[in-house]
Amino acid sequence: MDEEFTPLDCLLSTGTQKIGLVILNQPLEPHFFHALWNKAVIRACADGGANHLYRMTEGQRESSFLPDYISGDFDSITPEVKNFYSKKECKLILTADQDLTDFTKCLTLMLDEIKERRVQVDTIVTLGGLGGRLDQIMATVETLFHIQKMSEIPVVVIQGSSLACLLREGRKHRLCVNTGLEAEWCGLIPVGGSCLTSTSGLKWNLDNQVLEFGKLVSTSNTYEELDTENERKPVTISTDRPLLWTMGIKTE
Ligand SMILES: Cc1ncc(C[n+]2csc(CCOP(=O)(O)OP(=O)(O)O)c2C)c(N)n1
Ligand SMILES: O=c1ccn([C@@H]2O[C@H](COP(=O)(O)O)[C@@H](O)[C@H]2O)c(=O)[nH]1
Repeated sequence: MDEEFTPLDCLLSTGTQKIGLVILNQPLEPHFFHALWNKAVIRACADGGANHLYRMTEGQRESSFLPDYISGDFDSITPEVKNFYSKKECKLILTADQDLTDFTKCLTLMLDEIKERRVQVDTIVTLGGLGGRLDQIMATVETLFHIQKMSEIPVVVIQGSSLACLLREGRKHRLCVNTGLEAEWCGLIPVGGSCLTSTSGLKWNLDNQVLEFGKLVSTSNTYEELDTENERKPVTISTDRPLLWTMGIKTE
């Protein structure tokens, strides 16, 4: 099956994807935050993510910056922030389970919410998840495996100048990388085990080759040169196992 996706469509003012937004407990980049908040149809914070939303929206919190829900074990949200959003009647959902991260639980709730409200969401975008504690960064990637089993909706994770998403096995992915927001680098990381992979559109392509830690991992890759019309061709990727796609985002 072929699957076409434009990872950075979500950051374009002209982007067409309908977005579900999850804010994690990491510093928020104002530019990404505003680009996504305004177009999101569902907005959620995982625990301490609410502290960042609160700080970012000082002076205009009341009117247009209330999330649909905040979930988590609530060991990071401050009493002031919790009190503020509960008075504004945002849903505060306690997810106490200590075997899953607040991110995994927050995404699971978002899938429930999407079903319940019957809204169209094309992509779930997460802000945070790629910075701070290394165990949390690894947990972010693991969450993508959980969610992929639960839904067909693609989940992209954005922080700093990086984007990550997990490509499903058994499909030919066609990634459109011509939005103008792409930085030079990209990578394919076989996080869940070896991946038999073929690609096109990259400088270092793979031809039915095995990606595996200790064997070959495609980091510091980049795109094929622009064509005669100065356009960048899509990248195609087939893999027999879930494979992490990561790419740079221009930050200026
Ligand atoms: C084998 C195993 N290792 C570790 C844990 C602990 N654990 C896994 S997920 C989780 C919840 C983490 O919550 P989150 O809010 O995402 O992260 P925090 O900032 O609280 O560390 C915990 C405590 C466990 N339940 N099982
Ligand atoms: O260093 C970090 C810390 C946290 N995260 C993500 O945020 C959520 C919520 O974190 P809390 O600390 O419980 O508020 C967590 O599940 C992680 O996904 C992070 O990415 N980096």
